[in-house]
Amino acid sequence: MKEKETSEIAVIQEISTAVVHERNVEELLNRVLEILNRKMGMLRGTFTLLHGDVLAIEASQGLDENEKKRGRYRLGEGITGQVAASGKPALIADIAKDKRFLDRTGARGRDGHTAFLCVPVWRNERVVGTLSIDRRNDTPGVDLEQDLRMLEIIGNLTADAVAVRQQEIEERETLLEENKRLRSALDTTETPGELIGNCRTMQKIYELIRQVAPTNATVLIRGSSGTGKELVANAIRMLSPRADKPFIAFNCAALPENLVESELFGYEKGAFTGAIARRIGRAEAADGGTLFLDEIGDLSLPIQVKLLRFIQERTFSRLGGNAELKTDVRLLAATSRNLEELMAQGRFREDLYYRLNIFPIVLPDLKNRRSDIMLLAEHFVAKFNLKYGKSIRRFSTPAINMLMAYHWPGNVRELENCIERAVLTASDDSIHGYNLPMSLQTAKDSGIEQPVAEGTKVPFNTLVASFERELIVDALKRNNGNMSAAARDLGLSPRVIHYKINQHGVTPEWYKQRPSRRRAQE
Ligand SMILES: Nc1ncnc2c1ncn2[C@@H]1O[C@H](COP(=O)(O)OP(=O)(O)OP(=O)(O)O)[C@@H](O)[C@H]1O
Repeated sequence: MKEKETSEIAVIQEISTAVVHERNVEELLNRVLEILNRKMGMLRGTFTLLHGDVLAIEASQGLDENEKKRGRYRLGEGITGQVAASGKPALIADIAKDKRFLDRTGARGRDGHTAFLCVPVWRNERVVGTLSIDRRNDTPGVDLEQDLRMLEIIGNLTADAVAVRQQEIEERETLLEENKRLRSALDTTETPGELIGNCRTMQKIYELIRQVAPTNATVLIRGSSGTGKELVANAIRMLSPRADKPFIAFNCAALPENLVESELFGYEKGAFTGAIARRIGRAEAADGGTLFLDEIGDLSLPIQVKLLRFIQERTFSRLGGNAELKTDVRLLAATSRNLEELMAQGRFREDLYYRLNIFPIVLPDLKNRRSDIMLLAEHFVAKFNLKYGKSIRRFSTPAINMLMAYHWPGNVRELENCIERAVLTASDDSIHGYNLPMSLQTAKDSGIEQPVAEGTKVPFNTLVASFERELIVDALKRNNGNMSAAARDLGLSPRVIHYKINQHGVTPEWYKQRPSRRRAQE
């Protein structure tokens, strides 16, 4: 037997012994590379593992930690990526002469003496990773083809270990992800997503969001314009297992009817004049993630039919195409329209309505959650302070009265715009009545000092909550933001005022006054 063959058998023997006896997979892969280095004189060796469509270095010889971290390839990218994508080994006799060689780790010099050999690691008819080595190409008696065949044998010997390691890593990642999601779903002290509001109705809505988010159920979010429907959709997505996947929003009312279908389901080249290339629609773009259809009540009847098919079978066709396509999306829909009325008028399909209305979430108008007005207003002041570099710290009493008395037809969006304008126009550290829009000032000037606009019915509890909040805010103002003093003033125990302050989302620091500012307060 030739000397080279004898040494190869010795290498295979040593590696197979390691495979049988080494139980720790990470150690095993490092041992194999160490044997290849010692017995075959390779320069650097690497095992990569495939996760999704990315290959990452799992074990290596001759690379430091930074070089290892840099060694990530997408399927098909560079030589390693091509080997994993095609399942075929690659032999580069001189890396200095091959453009495909990316040297992402940055470990190689281009001296003209280095060859690169890379083989796929197969398990159950699937490539699970790669094994590669660098080797000098000018050593006497070197036979790179034979080395490549040898590397393939070693790849096969270690395939089980590579696959186990891959599975271990994937399981750990899934568990960590699940753990993160469950923690945030259980954390009921925080409001979901970016939603602000403490009132009873919003608390119920948070509960619904936490219940439905982890499932795949279709959710129909209802409420007037500006009540936060898109924020709710976002919160559901953030608490769902699809949090890191695409979130594609589509406003069904924003486009002319004939464009809605192509926007939603895409089109094939030549489907209509101007369709010069195939384009995928929102439903396809959201694959694996969440599709949010806003203003669903504005869809035309023909599109409603297509949407129904999509919801029932998750299949669709691109405009101008016959192929039946599939996409995996979680559907969230929203509307400010009265769907029941549209249905009675024959403008909304009953079957679609029942498909969508599986889990409705109905958002209240702002005028029906008055106890949240100041909480939201303070939140927006903080937001716009940051945006415009201001440091507004409080509202004057008349300004608070005006915000509380107004009926907010544009809901939270109108309040947000109104505070943005007030922050911009405020010239000291307070928002005064005159910083608010005329519509709010008129309500006050015309003597409408009742907390609600005429003609609206506000639940008794909301009125009581709003009055309670005002009493607390007034007491805090009188006592320079001091909670204990305000409690004494109102005849409450410190524990009760603390509870009420949290319940109403009051920030006592807002009501601390510096002496020089006192007169500036109205
Ligand atoms: N509960 C809330 N907390 C904080 N911000 C809110 C809340 N509700 C609404 N907003 C803010 O108000 C604005 C309008 O909200 P959003 O777009 O979600 O409303 P919408 O109901 O989807 O409106 P439309 O029906 O007009 O599309 C946004 O800037 C949003 O950040």
